[in-house]
Amino acid sequence: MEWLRGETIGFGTFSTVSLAKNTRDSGESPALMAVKSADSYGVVSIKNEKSVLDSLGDCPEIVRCYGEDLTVENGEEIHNLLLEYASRGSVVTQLKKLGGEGLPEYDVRRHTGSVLRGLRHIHANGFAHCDIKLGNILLFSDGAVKIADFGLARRVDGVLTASKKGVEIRGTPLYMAPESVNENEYGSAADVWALGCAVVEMFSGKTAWSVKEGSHFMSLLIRIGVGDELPKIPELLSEEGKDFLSKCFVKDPKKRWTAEMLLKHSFVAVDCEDDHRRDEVAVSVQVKEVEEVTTSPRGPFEFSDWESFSSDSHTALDFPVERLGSLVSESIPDWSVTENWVNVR
Ligand SMILES: Nc1ncnc2c1ncn2[C@@H]1O[C@H](COP(=O)(O)OP(=O)(O)OP(=O)(O)O)[C@@H](O)[C@H]1O
Repeated sequence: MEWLRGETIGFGTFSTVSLAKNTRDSGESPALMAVKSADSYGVVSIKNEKSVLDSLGDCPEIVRCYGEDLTVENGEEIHNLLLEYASRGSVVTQLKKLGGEGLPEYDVRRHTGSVLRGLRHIHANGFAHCDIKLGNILLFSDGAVKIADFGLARRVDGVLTASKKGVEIRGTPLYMAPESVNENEYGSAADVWALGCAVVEMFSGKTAWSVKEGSHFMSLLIRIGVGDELPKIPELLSEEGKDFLSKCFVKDPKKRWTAEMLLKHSFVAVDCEDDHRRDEVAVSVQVKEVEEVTTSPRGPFEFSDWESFSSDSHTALDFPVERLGSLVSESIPDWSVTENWVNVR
């Protein structure tokens, strides 16, 4: 494929995303694409994303990849991933336009339904996304909503044993699930917890955990991992929405609802009615016993092959407080805005 780099759309931790114009229309890729580019520091993430997207195949709720390309720019090798272009940006872009207000509940329901269908596909194929957040939910001109950024995604089929070594932070701390904080477990259930955090933020315009400006991120991790506190469910959300979130915010990952189960919840039924999607018509909010539903993976899985980019402690720490104590960092993030979070990988 031949293409030309256009204006920059945004920056990730290890990559830059720009517009890409297809200069030789082969019919297989559109005239306009997004290109995610990284130098040698970001190549691992780009290669991982390509490999996961290839394994996942086509899904209407997952951003499409048209291929990869190696270029030399200013004497430096650049790794490029050509992706479907989301002309309406991410949900973060959408929220910014509302100046701190959340989205109408109707939109939140539609977006949530789309993300759930994407997650169901990811989980059914034995992967976890590991970085579900508003910046990774992309909006397209035809109304489609898709999951992007598979740089941290991992294969999770395998044994259910968790690493006890140190603490691995993957993704954004505000979206971390209790089992990720306590046991380094990053499985499909952690994606569901993160989706719950995303739903709160979409609806309220505020992060699911309120944190004081200037506070250390370890105090947040202690709140997530230790004790009974849960993210605050917005009061103005409908009863259906509150019930939906109560199924996402279950501390025990084995008791948390799976993407497959949540797709049957009436909170996301709006998509089925309006778009005549292939999903079954949602049933009312009936609390099915979790044990009865076994379709998609919901338990935590160890990433046995994961090499963390984060500052790991290699001492075995068995208790959450001890484990969290190993996370002492000099950096104090600005807690008030999610985009200022530094991803520690
Ligand atoms: N296919 C795409 N179409 C349009 N915009 C995109 C596309 N992919 C990414 N972007 C935008 O580019 C920016 C950078 O995206 P990228 O996925 O590299 O990083 P990120 O998710 O913002 O951050 P991080 O890498 O730290 O998780 C984001 O603002 C995102 O919304």
